[in-house]
Amino acid sequence: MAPHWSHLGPDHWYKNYPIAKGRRQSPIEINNKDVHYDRSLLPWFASYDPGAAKTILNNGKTCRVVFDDSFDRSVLRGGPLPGVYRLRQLHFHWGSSDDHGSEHVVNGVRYAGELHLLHWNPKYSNYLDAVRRADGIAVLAIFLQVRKTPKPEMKRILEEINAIKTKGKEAPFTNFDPSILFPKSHDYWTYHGSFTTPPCEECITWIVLREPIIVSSDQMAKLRSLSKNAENEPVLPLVDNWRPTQPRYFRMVSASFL
Ligand SMILES: NS(=O)(=O)N=C1NCCCN1
Ligand SMILES: [Zn+2]
Repeated sequence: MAPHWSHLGPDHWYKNYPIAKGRRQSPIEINNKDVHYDRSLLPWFASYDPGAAKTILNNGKTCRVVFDDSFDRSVLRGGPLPGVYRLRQLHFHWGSSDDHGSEHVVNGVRYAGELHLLHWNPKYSNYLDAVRRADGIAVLAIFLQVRKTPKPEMKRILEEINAIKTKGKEAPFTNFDPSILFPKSHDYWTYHGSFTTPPCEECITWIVLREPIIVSSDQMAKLRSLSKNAENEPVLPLVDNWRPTQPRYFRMVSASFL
């Protein structure tokens, strides 16, 4: 059963989760005038084992692919990170049309969607412990930009959509290396923020890639064909699962590029 408040919009979350009005909330607007080029920032590297992919599911809020994170099997390292972080899951945010849907906004530009690859710091005993720590989580965020050409690497995920149309549906999803989804450039912005869904814990080192991946309008429509309702409930399209941007306050947004 979804929490009673879950039908209330993002502006109400703070009533149950005061941290949602915190000073380190996400997403944010990334504007060139506020960004600081940090030449000490290292490149980031993902070393993912395709065999770690397990299942794909519709949780009523997004389409999520889950990975085996019982050991350092698929990891993200480098960039702003102090060590390796274990890949736990990836998911998407998208709009009700191609002109919006991303969570982060860059110089006023909203993309059609945003892919999040969520990793946790294994210096903590488990994921639930990591979400309580300022350096517990690292999310690699990649914008989805609509052009005429579909992204063939998205095919695997989108082919499974028909098997997970409604909330609670899950299907096996194996032999998949999500780094095939990456754009050419590894240029990124980084800042400290939070989960963009409740409880909105402020535990995330965000690594937002400058280069979007190109998807087709039909591929976005496939994501929009998901439903937020369970199988035997009235149809509610799963769209606009993005949080509006939050105040940056005194946070530095660093860039790995000039
Ligand atoms: N969009 S986000 O910041 O990754 N937020 C998440 N909240 C719940 C767990 C997974 N991720
Ligand atoms: Zn997300």
